[in-house]
Amino acid sequence: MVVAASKKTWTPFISSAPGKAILFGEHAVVYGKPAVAASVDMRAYALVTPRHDGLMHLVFPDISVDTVIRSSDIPSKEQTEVLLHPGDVAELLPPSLLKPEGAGRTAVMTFMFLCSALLTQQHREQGFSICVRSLLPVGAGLGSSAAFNIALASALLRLNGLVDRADSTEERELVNKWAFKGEQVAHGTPSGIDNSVATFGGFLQYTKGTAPVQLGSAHYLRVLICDTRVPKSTKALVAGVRVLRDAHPDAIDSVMDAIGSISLTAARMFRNARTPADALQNHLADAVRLNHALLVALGVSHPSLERVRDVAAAHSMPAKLTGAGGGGCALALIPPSATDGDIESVIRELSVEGIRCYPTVIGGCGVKITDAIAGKSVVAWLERKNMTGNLCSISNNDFALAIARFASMPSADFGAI
Ligand SMILES: Nc1ncnc2c1ncn2[C@@H]1O[C@H](COP(=O)(O)OP(=O)(O)O)[C@@H](O)[C@H]1O
Ligand SMILES: C[C@@](O)(CCOP(=O)(O)O)CC(=O)O
Repeated sequence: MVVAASKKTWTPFISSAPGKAILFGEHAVVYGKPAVAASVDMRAYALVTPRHDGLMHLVFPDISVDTVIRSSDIPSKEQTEVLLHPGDVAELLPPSLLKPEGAGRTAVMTFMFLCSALLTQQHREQGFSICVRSLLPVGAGLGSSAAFNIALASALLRLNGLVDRADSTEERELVNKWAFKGEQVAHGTPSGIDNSVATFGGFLQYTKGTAPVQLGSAHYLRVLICDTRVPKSTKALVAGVRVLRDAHPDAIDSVMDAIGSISLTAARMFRNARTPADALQNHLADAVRLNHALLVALGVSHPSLERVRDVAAAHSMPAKLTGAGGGGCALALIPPSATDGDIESVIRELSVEGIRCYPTVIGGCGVKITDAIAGKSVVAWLERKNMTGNLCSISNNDFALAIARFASMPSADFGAI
């Protein structure tokens, strides 16, 4: 099963993981109701290439990180094992590596924690370069953090030989466990839902305090993710709903019950691999409209989200806010009858107002490790693209297209990589 660890030499590979979106049940989940989340096939990709100078070269262009780390900077396994919380790794790092508060600091801390726990002596001595590119907007509630952590954790597990292609349940559970620790470094006390959806892919039902339930990945839906780019505070929005509930407990509890039953019915349909695609699509269209209306009743929508809903609805695409609301992202279902022209019209109309739309699919595959693309090794692919060892010189979209073209697949199937 496992190859990399025992080998003295190894060849470049790419690990990748998708983002996530809450499909149904945000806010109600805080009150113990079920929610349904799905993988969003906009992925983070980590390209890992060997070095022979004992240095780890971290290149995260999306967040302007380009740092060289010596193996002596990495805390020992014994040191991080005794930390009360993975986030305390900061105490063990040389001050020169601790960047100012922000995305770069979090990403480097996560890398150091995971290296400390997972990197073998051989790989510390040899060194490697890791370049992460992501098609997910950072900090927009689409799980860019979990996708990054999974790409990182699976890459390091592959290096030390505990994971090969990350395609078995056993391997995925291991990746999920370590990605969750990465999430703890970044977020303190995450629920674990983002990393679970992104590791396993497909659809997942979750209820506070219980283990997430995999709903399988038999269904694959086209959606338009619309990032309003209006900043939001999940904490403030959750607190606002709490105030409303305190004032109107019966009414708000009824809203929460209604949202919970929308999630449950959708979960049942996703779980059944034989649910016909058109029945699923029709049911989800109503469920999306209903769930959004109930979120409006909770006071968590925003004019920008209503604008997405109106423009998408005018092109027969039902839309709802996803996540906490108050800005952030909305998700519009693209029915099979929608033409490319319909999709482009929605994207164009919304882009004029500063809203960025990403056509993608939900329910696609989770973590993946690729060392061959369309039958050719990653090395051959890099050589052909004239970018050996360096994924950083091209834009994210060009990167996506380069892989998709090389693999001769439509970008909608990009998740296959
Ligand atoms: N492309 C990327 N490259 C490096 N780090 C990333 C990337 N995307 C996300 N991250 C990490 O995840 C963090 C974003 O987490 P968060 O604000 O919770 O956003 P999201 O809601 O998208 O998960 C960043 O601060 C960074 O540490
Ligand atoms: C509103 C809520 O249900 C989801 C928040 O989602 P996000 O922070 O927008 O990814 C809060 C929660 O579940 O903790």
